[in-house]
Amino acid sequence: MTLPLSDPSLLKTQAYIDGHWNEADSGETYGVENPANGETLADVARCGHSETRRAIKAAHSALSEWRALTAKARSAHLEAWHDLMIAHQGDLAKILTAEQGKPLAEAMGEILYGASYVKWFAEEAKRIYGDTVPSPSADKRFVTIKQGVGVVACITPWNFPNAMLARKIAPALAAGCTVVCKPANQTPLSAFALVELAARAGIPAGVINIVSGKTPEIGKVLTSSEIVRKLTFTGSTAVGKQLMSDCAGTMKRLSMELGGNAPFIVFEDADIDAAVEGAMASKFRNAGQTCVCANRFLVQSAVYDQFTAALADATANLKMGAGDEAGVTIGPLIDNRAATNVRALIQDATDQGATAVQSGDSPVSTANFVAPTLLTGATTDMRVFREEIFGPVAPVIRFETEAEAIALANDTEFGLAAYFYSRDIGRVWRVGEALEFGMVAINTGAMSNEMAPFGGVKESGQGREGSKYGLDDYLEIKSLCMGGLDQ
Ligand SMILES: NC(=O)c1ccc[n+]([C@@H]2O[C@H](COP(=O)([O-])OP(=O)(O)OC[C@H]3O[C@@H](n4cnc5c(N)ncnc54)[C@H](O)[C@@H]3O)[C@@H](O)[C@H]2O)c1
Ligand SMILES: O=C[C@H](O)CS(=O)(=O)O
Repeated sequence: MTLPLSDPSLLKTQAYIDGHWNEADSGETYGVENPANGETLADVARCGHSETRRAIKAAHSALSEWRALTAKARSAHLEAWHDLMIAHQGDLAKILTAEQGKPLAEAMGEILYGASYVKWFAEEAKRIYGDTVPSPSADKRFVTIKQGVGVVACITPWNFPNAMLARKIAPALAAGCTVVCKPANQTPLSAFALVELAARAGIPAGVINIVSGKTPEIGKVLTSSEIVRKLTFTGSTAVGKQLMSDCAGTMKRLSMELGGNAPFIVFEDADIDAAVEGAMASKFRNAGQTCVCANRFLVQSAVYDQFTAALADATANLKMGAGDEAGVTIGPLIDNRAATNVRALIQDATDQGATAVQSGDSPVSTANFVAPTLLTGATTDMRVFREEIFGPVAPVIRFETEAEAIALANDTEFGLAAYFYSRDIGRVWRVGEALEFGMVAINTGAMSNEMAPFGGVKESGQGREGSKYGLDDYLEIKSLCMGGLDQ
């Protein structure tokens, strides 16, 4: 299948190792499908052990020269990469929508979001400061310097195939590291195109390497390699735990951006119209397939009916279809397994007494589509209260008191994002401080940006991406002690 690209050479299907695009050593390929219609978009190199080892070797060989560049020189490479991402935004978005399914307007936004991290870390690269330490003795002087950790493995998910990878490569390169990347097999084309633009930006061979295919084999080589000094992972908590364990043998630095179960609390003093607007922004972006999507709506009794009715009306305006169709706001889920799981969550809730209010266009026949669904009368006994839904389904649960809302919100092993609406300043501070989440949005449904720290607590992960903290995960602090000053 050919995509209508202005620059067709952006559609890469091979591994990128040491500055060259390569077929898999075995010649094997796997098909990448359009989730909206099941058509095969491309056949991609199915790599494994040998290609991954070569990629690690290439990253290691390129490390000394890359880290020896001045911060300003590394920054200039990142700026050039950012500019090419912007110049090719349309093609990158078309590739993304084709393989991931999100509406083109959202894909266009994701490209700008990914580019914003590259721009941010082009700037932060020049602000990696050390310290001078007050000396404890007259004959010694102490300073600290910060150096890149070395070769970094980056493993990313399918839901934001451009931005999640840019959010890792950019700080790694800014810190003077080199990378070996493994995108999700559902969405490798966006990652390949991103890396192609990095090459065109003049980032030297071996600094960025990317393989895809035999996931367990690639993972085993990356996690067991002594050359790989850090793993940064974005994906499910279950896989994150496995990878943490696999990395223990070589004591790698770890950054984990994992699953979520976001509460969306509406207090009786909320602006209901604003709360509905925020709910729509948080719940239905990427057809509900984001780690920070509202997963549980907790609504105070006095406004439960008003909020639920308004949310149902707003949801009815969503238009479901293929992401490249004009006006579509809800695309397909990533694959049939995902859609089947979401339908099972709806069934579990209705079996236990919830009412499913489906809206938007009539469900499209293709197996990967799930119509936007409100679940009124939801309870904490239902799977949707405990599990990350990852689909356009909004369970609405009633509560009576502020203390009950906080207890319900925190009743999860996850701790990524939380949302609440209130116009009481005392409540805003009490609830904001009491919620056990890495990111709390107050009176808004959209908080993600490159300048604020992104990350979770509990089983949603560790480390932060973006912000002034985003480089810390890629740096080691070295203490230098100069003695003999009294001679
Ligand atoms: N916290 C965040 O910033 C964030 C962002 C996006 C997605 N997510 C989470 O990611 C999940 C959805 O993404 P997904 O389905 O791609 O997650 P996933 O965990 O199934 O896969 C994520 C990546 O890990 C790879 N992987 C899986 N097993 C591996 C192994 N043994 N060795 C090496 N790599 C392996 C996959 O191929 C993919 O590239 C959701 O839970 C979502 O909440 C979190
Ligand atoms: O799904 C995970 C992404 O990090 C969501 S966001 O686009 O960064 O908000």
